[in-house]
Amino acid sequence: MRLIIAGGGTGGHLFPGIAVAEEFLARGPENEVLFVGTERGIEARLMPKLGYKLELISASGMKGMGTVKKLMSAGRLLYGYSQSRKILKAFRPDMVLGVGGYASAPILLAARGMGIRTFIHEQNAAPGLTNKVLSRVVDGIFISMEEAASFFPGKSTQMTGNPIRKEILWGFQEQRSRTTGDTFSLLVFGGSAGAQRINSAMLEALPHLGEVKHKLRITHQTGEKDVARVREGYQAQGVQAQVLSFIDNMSAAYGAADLVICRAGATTIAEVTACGKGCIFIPYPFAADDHQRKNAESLVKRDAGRMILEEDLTGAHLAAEILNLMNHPEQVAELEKNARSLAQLDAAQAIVAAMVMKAD
Ligand SMILES: CC(=O)N[C@H]1[C@@H](OP(=O)(O)OP(=O)(O)OC[C@H]2O[C@@H](n3ccc(=O)[nH]c3=O)[C@H](O)[C@@H]2O)O[C@H](CO)[C@@H](O)[C@@H]1O
Repeated sequence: MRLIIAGGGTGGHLFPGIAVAEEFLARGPENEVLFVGTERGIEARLMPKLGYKLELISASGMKGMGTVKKLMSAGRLLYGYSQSRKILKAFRPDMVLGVGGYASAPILLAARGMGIRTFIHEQNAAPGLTNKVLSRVVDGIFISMEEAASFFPGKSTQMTGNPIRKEILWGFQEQRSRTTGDTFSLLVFGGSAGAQRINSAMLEALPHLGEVKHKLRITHQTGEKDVARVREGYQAQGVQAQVLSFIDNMSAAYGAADLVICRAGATTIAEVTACGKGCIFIPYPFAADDHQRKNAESLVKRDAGRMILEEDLTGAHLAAEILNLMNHPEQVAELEKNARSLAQLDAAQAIVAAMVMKAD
């Protein structure tokens, strides 16, 4: 069978798509997958490295734009639609799965017009605009959180969870290399693009950590724009840290971490629960419907994570949370246990099984 996975833009959309591709390909040597995205998305940078076939189409968002920009965007979507028809005719997929992000719109609509089975997967508790629109025409909707069902009235949804890449599901156990003795490992990352606010807060936290800061083994992902500033910030304060713009091997990074400081994107949440990590979540406050805060709260209320809202984020506050958890390993162990209990590990299998059944 042949499957197109469309969408991306950010890692939070793309990586669940990769997890579905892994599962689909594992089911039969004759199975083929093609990804469809845009040149501005993370997919254009990552897919060639990962060895997946990728076609690029023209597409862009419309939310919050003025009339002229909206018209230009509509033009790009129309052009993307005609590119999509060509891709569909050449690849002849049995089904198309949209994983969110505007690149999924033209190709799902074109597939629908050609009588090909179409599906969407929504990672968040509150769906983005593309999935809201596409939900009206697709053959199946997969959701990661129960709350999302209410956004798709009149449609039946299947609760599958958010697919996690095999590398992270299985690799992290093998790459588990937690620190022993006197050191404590911190993994700091701000979703797939990095987070300047978290970067600054971490640097501001260091003076409040006193001598303890020299016991930390820090891996800090900053995003492309902030890497030099953050690297210099650690150096200026004499603190050892591995500062990277992007972490290619998240499995090893999770495996080594005693504590994670991160945003609360849906795919981050799926991964930290699968790996059973203690986390301090700092939700991105401008995500649609404040969904990152809702994601984090669902863990916090089960004692499966701690949260600092950006409005309360200061170096002193972050340092106090870090120190508290360093000094109370039993609290970290409790967070880890509770996070692990919330993990949904078979999302990719459930999605592939449902799509294959409907496409047969
Ligand atoms: C600002 C914003 O609107 N972000 C949205 C975006 O987040 P974003 O793209 O940041 O996605 P998530 O936080 O959900 O997931 C990040 C993904 O990137 C990977 N990773 C991250 C850093 C790194 O250095 N290397 C790496 O591989 C992680 O392992 C994970 O697979 O999509 C998510 C899923 O739809 C949403 O919930 C988020 O709200």
